[in-house]
Amino acid sequence: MIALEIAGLSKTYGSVRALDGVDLTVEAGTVHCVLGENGAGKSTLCHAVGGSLTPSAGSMSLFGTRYAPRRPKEAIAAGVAMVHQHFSLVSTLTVAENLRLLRVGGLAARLERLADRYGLAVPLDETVGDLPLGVRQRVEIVKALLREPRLLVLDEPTGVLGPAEVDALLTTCRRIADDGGAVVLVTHKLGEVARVADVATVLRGGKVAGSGLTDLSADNLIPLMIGRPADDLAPVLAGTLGLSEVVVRDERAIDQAPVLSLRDISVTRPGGGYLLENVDLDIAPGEIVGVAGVEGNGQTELIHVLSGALVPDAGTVELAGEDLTRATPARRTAAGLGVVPEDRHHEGCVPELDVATNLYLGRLGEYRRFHVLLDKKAMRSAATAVIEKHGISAPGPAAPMSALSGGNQQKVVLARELALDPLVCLAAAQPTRGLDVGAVDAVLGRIRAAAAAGAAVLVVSSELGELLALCDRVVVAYRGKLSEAIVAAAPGAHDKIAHLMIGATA
Ligand SMILES: Nc1ncnc2c1ncn2[C@@H]1O[C@H](COP(=O)(O)OP(=O)(O)OP(=O)(O)O)[C@@H](O)[C@H]1O
Repeated sequence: MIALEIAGLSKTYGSVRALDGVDLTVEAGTVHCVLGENGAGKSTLCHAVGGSLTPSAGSMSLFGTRYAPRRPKEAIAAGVAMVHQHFSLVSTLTVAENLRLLRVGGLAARLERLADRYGLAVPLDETVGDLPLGVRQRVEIVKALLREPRLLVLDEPTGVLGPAEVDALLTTCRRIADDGGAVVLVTHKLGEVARVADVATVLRGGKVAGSGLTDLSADNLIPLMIGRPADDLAPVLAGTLGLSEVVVRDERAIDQAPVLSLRDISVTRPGGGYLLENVDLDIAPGEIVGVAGVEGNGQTELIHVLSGALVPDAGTVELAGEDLTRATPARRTAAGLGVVPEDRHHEGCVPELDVATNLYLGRLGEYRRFHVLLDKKAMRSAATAVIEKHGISAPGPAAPMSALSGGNQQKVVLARELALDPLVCLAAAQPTRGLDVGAVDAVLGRIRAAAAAGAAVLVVSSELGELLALCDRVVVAYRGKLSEAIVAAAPGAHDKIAHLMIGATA
């Protein structure tokens, strides 16, 4: 039985053809992965199915009935549930309060069923804003499943999940399909595709580049996604994409003195205890240090201490001998400290402002004339060059950030921080989250190049394979403490780190 049939679906924004005559058939009882480069049209497709966007042309049917939702409510009523890239929960309310907003009957019994059948238990009494992103994502998924949808659409749900949570989610997708429903899963992680999908469709530039694909190997899918053979991509990508082979960075001698030093940093938790406890970390010029760990073990706070969003209760942050513990963000930028926050949408950029302004946030002074007027023309022409260099797919430098696809917003934030001159230290949280295969390759290359040019680099990532391929040393965050550094190239490093991540001692 066909769950969802899409025919000739198009969506244009001015001159941008986000979707261009897309046909797609999703069978009931299957998990159907949708793949494609950043800006290929995947989210637009999800929005059309979820009723949050009206297509310019085309038609859909759901389980044999004509389906043209004009708003999300109509999609929900038809049995379609969505999990979008951006969170839809009210962060000041508790999980239970958020779920009660759905007004479904027998909430307690439904929650119990979800916990039993899919292992999806959620902390009902905690305030959403206090939860790590991975747990928030789980609540989003529970919210979507509470109505027992016939079709579940997930737009890149696994980016913020740890390995155990990804496993649980993929199992959930499988079970929904086995129960007769259908799942559309948008992901960049080819490892996940191989594990869970029955069929895949690849979009490229708003068009279908491959449909009904059942050969789900990376070798088959990557060329369709990026429009060129896969063999010129670096093997280091395997870790990020969740493919099985793990490539580890060769050991290098680091002989310079540290340029970034965190000394005895502690951040207390409002209710008692610590978010960060006596953290020491040194990074030398040219060195790449990774922070592994299940999300919510202090990584967010560590990045916030570096960006200045959080002043620690104790300890110091020193960069090239300068005490930056309490410095303003502008001072940090001037000192050469670039920070890519994990929540690019809320902390990394200003969605209402244009791309050029976002690229030069914190350095707008360089484009001020007579201290007041902003020379937008000069800024936009500089921005055009950056957009080209970083392969950012955007209508132009004057387009608002909100018109860019998620992955392209991430590229803007990275490009801005990598462009600091001098770049003494780069601290990047989840730098490849949401990026397509080609962009991951480019970003990992740029991070390595920044280190080769002398920057000290700190990378926080939930992908252990990515950290091992990129980093010289890896520390593990667990309950606010950092472990001893483990040399990525040391024998058994992977298993040792994986153990430390779940709190076992080395
Ligand atoms: N509101 C908008 N105004 C103008 N252009 C838009 C708007 N929303 C999306 N676009 C454009 O539509 C195209 C498709 O975007 P979409 O978000 O669907 O891509 P995607 O495949 O989901 O990418 P990603 O993997 O980065 O999330 C992009 O070129 C994007 O810039």
